[in-house]
Amino acid sequence: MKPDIKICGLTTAEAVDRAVERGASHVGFIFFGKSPRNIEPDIAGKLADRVRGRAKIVAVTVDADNDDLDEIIALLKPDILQFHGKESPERMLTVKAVTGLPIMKAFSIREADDLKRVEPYIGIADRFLFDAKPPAGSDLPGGNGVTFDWRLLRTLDASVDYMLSGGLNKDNIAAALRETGARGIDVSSGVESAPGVKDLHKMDEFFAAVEGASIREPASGSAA
Ligand SMILES: O=C(O)c1ccccc1N[C@@H]1O[C@H](COP(=O)(O)O)[C@@H](O)[C@H]1O
Repeated sequence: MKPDIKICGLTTAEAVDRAVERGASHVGFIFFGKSPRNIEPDIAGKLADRVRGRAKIVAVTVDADNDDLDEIIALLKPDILQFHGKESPERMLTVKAVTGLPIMKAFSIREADDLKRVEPYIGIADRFLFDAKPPAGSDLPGGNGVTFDWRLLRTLDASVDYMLSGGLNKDNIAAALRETGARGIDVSSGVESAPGVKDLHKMDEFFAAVEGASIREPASGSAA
């Protein structure tokens, strides 16, 4: 089955249009000053208007305060809020109650114990996102183009709905899907020519690789 596909860190009309033309179910905008993909909420809102209703609009924040969230929500009008920082379960409950928006909570994974942090968010987060731990010295909690050991996700209860992210690209996405069976995937730097610069050709190649993987899946699982 074709997974949900989120293209994250979009900053141009061309990239937003191409992502959705090629079949992105989600488009993500980064609101984090240190990121090369950081975008002002009013500009992101205009880009989102191009595809609103055809793809889910995702606002990615990192330990954002209420004022910043209010501004992002007012100007972007996201369908989903992605939290990529150290936001507590209590904070997530409050944000959900106040905004009425679905929440995707990101976790950085390196070893089995990292998945234990998910437990308190079950029943609060509408979806999870599993990303790799940032490399030492990185200013970014995500968007580092680093993978983690996908086999760790095998221990998760099947009811835990998540997007897989971290270093995905055209060369590893088929293996990632085979290994995890993820119902959603999220890519940023794997479809860029330089940090923050989306590459339309790489994006095309990524979608083609997902399509190839999705077509092969039933054949390899078939008993015949
Ligand atoms: O991309 C960023 O700059 C970023 C900044 C702050 C928080 C999250 C960020 N990106 C998230 O990182 C993953 C995937 O990154 P990659 O494919 O390994 O480059 C994705 O969830 C983005 O939302």
